Formats: sequence, C-alpha cells, structure tokens
Amino acid sequence: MLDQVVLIAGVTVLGVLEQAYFSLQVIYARRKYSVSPPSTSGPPGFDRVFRAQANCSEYFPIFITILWVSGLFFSQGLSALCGLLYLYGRYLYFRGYAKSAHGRLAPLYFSAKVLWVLIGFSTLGILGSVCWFYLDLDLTQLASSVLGLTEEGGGSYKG
Ligand SMILES: CCCCC/C=C\C\C=C/C=C/C=C/[C@@H]1O[C@H]1CCCC(=O)O
Ligand SMILES: N[C@@H](CCC(=O)N[C@@H](CS)C(=O)NCC(=O)O)C(=O)O
Repeated sequence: MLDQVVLIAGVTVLGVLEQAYFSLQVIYARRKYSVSPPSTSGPPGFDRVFRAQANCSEYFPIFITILWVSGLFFSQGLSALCGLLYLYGRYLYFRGYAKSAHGRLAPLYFSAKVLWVLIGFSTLGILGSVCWFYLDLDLTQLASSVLGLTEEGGGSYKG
C-alpha cells in the first residue's frame, strides 16, 4: 500500500523543506533590513521577500491537499511529477519576487497552471472512483473503448 504513496510523500517532505527555506529567508531579511516583529513592513526589498513567503504559504495547503487527492485517485507518478514542477515554479516565484514585483508573475502563472492540472486530475480521479464504487461503471475501460484503444465496445461492468 505504501508503494502507492511514497512518491507523493517524498514531494510533500520536499515541499515542507522548501517552506522552511522561505521562512529562513524572511528571518534573514528581517535582520538585514532591521524589521522587528510584530512589524511586517519595511523597505520594498523586505516587503517583497515577506510577501513571497506569505503567498507561497497561502497556496501550500491547496497544493498539498490536491497533490494527495490527485496521487491517490488519479496517478501517483503524474501527480508527483506535477508536484516537482510546482515546487520548482514556487522556487522561481520566490527568487523572482525577491528581485522585483514583476519577476514574480511568469513563475506564478506557471505554478497556477500546474495547480489547475492537479485539480483536473483530482476531479477525473474522484469522478472515476465514484462511478466505479457506486455505479459499477469502469470509466477507464469506457474511455479506452471510445478512443478505440480496445476491441471491446461500450462500458464494462464489474460483477
Ligand atoms: C487554486 C488554483 C489557482 C488559483 C489562482 C489563480 C490565478 C493565479 C494566477 C495568476 C494571477 C496573476 C495576477 C496578476 C495580477 O495582475 C497583477 C496585479 C497587478 C496590479 C498592479 O500592479 O497594478
Ligand atoms: N494574497 C494574494 C492573493 C492573490 C494572488 O496570489 N496574487 C498573486 C498575483 S497578483 C501574487 O503574486 N500576489 C502577491 C502577494 O501575495 O504578495 C494577494 O494578495 O495578491
């Protein structure tokens, strides 16, 4: 059973490490620009690093939940691959935002697209599972016969 989630678990731990890295960058920026808590604003250079970490944190729960749903119900390998792309996109986002406000945009568009792909995988995966568990309908089989990948016509029913 664990072999079905180990790649997703690995991407999750990598994501947690990335979040830790972003937090450390805010700590360093606080020292560099002398912005002490509870203050959350300072020179633009500080504000951008602060917001970069905050933005990545806002999206992190969305990313992790959808990564696991997609990995469990659609495909572990494809989901883990998307997860790696998302984390790389977020790294570029953080670096781009730290340099300039405009620098955040291209990586943000990229990571948002990857999130939408994971949301699409999750939707398909859940739809397929609901059809299988409650309607005895195998959507994978149905799709491959519609696409002409198998000889058998129509949907296949279990039991
Ligand atoms: C849960 C799925 C992801 C949902 C997030 C959806 C979209 C996020 C992706 C790209 C958004 C880019 C928004 C850029 C805003 O135009 C920038 C605001 C500029 C305003 C200004 O500088 O005057
Ligand atoms: N909390 C975000 C929600 C929307 C969002 O993710 N916006 C993107 C594109 S404008 C962003 O990079 N926001 C910059 C930020 O959160 O500091 C915001 O305040 O902007």
